[in-house]
Amino acid sequence: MELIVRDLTVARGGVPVLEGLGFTLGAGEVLVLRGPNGSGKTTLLRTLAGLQPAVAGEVSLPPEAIAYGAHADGLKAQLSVAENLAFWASVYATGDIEDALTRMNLLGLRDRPAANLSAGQKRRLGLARLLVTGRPIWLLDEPTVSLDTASVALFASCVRAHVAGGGAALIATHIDLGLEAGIFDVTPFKADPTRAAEPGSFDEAFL
Ligand SMILES: Nc1ncnc2c1ncn2[C@@H]1O[C@H](COP(=O)(O)OP(=O)(O)OP(=O)(O)O)[C@@H](O)[C@H]1O
Repeated sequence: MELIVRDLTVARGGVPVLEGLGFTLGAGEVLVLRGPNGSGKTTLLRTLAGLQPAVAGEVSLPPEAIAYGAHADGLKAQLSVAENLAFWASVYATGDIEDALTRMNLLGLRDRPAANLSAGQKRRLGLARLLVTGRPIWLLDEPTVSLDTASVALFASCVRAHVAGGGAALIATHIDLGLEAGIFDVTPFKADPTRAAEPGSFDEAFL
């Protein structure tokens, strides 16, 4: 399954951030998203994930093909690690959470409420969620924040297995994950912010 993006313009708060952007992410590929702080990487990922509309352009796959791992881990604090994952597995109608617990080294934490996890443990649980989505395209925004070296390696091995199985990943990261990956730098696509982002002048608070 291939993600093809053509002539895409994305905006934040009604202001165009990136324009005329395009790339292809093929099955089995990892693409690392690069660009300075504030250049629009998160905005691009949010748009591809269907959390906000594009101003212009084409995206070949619907948001239903995509699993988005945002800055926030999206955990329910009162639920245990296993309950959080089971919740997501039911949302995505996939079944088994044991594989995800094992692969993100969460078996020993399965009954702990998410509220009582350390920052790195929360992040591991947030990433384990990707494994239960069953979706082919992973979009990841700074996935290794709070992770120690061993957990970064664990995460990288999950991405490696995902792409070896025909999946693909677009990852905004400033660190070297040790993966065989292409680089997509958004810098050349910086938009002219003085242009109005019609018809994307929406209020993000309602999305
Ligand atoms: N909620 C918002 N409303 C309006 N503008 C925003 C909002 N969030 C971010 N922006 C602005 O949109 C632009 C792009 O931000 P974005 O978060 O996409 O950049 P980024 O490349 O992911 O940055 P970083 O590397 O710092 O995470 C920035 O100028 C930012 O200040």
